[in-house]
Amino acid sequence: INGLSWSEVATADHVTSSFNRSSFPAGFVFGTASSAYQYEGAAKEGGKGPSIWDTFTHEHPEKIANGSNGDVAVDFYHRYKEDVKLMKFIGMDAFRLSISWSRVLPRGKLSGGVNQMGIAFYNNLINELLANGIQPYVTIFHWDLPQALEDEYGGFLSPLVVDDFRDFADLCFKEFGDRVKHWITLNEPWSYSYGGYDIGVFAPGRCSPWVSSGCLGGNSGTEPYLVSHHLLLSHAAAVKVYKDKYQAYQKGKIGITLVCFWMVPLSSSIADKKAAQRAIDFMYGWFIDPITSGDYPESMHKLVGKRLPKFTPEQAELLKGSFDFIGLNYYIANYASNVPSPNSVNISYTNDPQAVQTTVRNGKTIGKPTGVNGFYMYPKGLKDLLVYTKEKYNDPIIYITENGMGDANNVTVEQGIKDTQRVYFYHRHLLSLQDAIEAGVKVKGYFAWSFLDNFEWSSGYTQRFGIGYVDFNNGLKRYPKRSALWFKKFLLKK
Ligand SMILES: OC[C@@H]1[C@@H](O)[C@H](O)[C@@H](O)c2nnnn21
Repeated sequence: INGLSWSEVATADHVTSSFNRSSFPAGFVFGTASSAYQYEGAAKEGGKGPSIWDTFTHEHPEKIANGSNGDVAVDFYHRYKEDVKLMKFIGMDAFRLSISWSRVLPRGKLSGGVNQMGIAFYNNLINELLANGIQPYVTIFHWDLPQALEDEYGGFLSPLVVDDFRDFADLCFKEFGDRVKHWITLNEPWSYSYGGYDIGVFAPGRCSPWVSSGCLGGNSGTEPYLVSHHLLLSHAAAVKVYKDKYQAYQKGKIGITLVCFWMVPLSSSIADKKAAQRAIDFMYGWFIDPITSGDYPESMHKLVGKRLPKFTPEQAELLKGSFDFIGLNYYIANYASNVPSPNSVNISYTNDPQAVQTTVRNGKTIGKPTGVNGFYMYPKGLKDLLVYTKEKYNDPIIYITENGMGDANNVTVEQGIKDTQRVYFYHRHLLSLQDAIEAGVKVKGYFAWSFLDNFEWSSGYTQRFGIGYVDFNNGLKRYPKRSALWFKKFLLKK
C-alpha cells in the first residue's frame, strides 16, 4: 500500500514458521483456484454467447447482492498476463481455471459453431501459465451452462445435455489437451443441483413454490435428482471420450470435483450419528457412490424412493471408476441431528435426509467465525473427510481443489489486505492436510480458493475469498493480502 509494489510489500516482515512447502512430499502441488464466470468478465466480448449466469443476473438482479453481475467481474479476460505474473511472484505451482462453455460454443452445440476467439483466449492463457512455470488444472463445467441449451431443452433437466456436454469436453481435449494434463469434468454438481433446483438461489433459480416465492418454476422434490443424474451421465460420457480418444497419447489425468461439509453428530445419540451419516450420503455419497460403485447410496434409495432416477446397467458400468483422481472442495463442518418426525408434505432434497444441519451446540459455535454468515472454521474436518474417503472409497488419489474462507472486508484496502484471520485459516487447514497425508491419504495437491477476490455468486462482490485483494472502487487494482505474502514465504523453494 502507499504505492508499494508487490515485491516491496513482500519484503515486509511477515510471521512465518518452520511449517512450509518442505513439510509436504516432494512434488506436492500448491495452487490457487478460479472459475470463468467469477473472473473473466468480457461477458459479451470476443464472440462469447450468453450463459445462464448472464441471464440469471440480468433478469433477476434482486437475487444477487447489490444487483451485481459478472459482466466485468475482475476483468481476467484482459488482465490474465498481469495476474499470471502475480501467481509466479507468490510461487504457485498451478492454477485451476474453468472454460466458459458459451465462450467456445456460443450456441452450446458443436453444430452451432466454434468461436475461434474463445479458443484463442484459452490457448493464450494456458501458454502464459506454462511460460511462467505454472501448471493449468482445467475445470470443464463450473455452472455457466450456455443459455441456448437451457432454452432448447431445459439444460441439465434433460438427458439431451449429455451429448452436448460430451462434445464440449471433446473440443476442450482436442484444442488444449496437448498442454493440459489435469482435467476436472464438473465443479461441485451438488451445488449446481442444490443451489439451482432445490433452494433456487443459483441459476437457473428453480424450486418448489413452498420453498420460496421467488422461484422461477421447479420442484425441489424431483428436479435436483434429475439434474444430478444428468450431471453424472455427462461426467461419465466426457471421461469415456477422454480415455477412448485422447489419454493414450496426451497422457493426462481426469477427475471430478465434489464438495462436502464435514458432518459432526450434534449429540452422541445413535439417532444423531445416523443423521450425520445420512447428511454425508446426501451431499457427498450422491456423487462419489455412483462413480465408485455405479449406484446411489442405499440411504438415498430408501428415503427418496421412486423420485431417485435409476442407472441402466450400461450407465452404471460407464460411471464405475470414471476418474483418475477425486477433486475435493472443503470449507466447513456442520452439526447434524436427527429429524424425528419427517415432514411428509413439503418434499424436497433438503428434507429427504431427515437430518438438520446447525452450527451451535450448548451455545458454542462449531468453530471460529469467518466473514460468511453461518460458515465457521473446522480444520479437523479436512482430515476427517480425507480419511473417510480413503477408507470408504478404496483409497483414491485426491486433490484439494478448493479450500478457503470469505470475509466481508469491504471498507478500505488497508483493512482488506490485513487478513490475519485468513492466514490462520490456511495455516490450520494445511496442518490438518499434513495429518491426513501422514495417515496415508493419497493427496497430491492443494488449491486455495481463491487467487483474487471475485464474483461470489448470489453474494455478488460482498464476500471476498481472495489471497489477492481487488479494489472494485479503483480500476480493479490488485493488492497482495497478508495471506498472499504468507503463501509466498510458505512456498519458497529452499
Ligand atoms: O463460496 C466460495 C466458493 C465459490 O466461489 C466457488 O465457485 C465454488 O466452487 C465453491 N464451493 N464452495 N465454496 N465455493
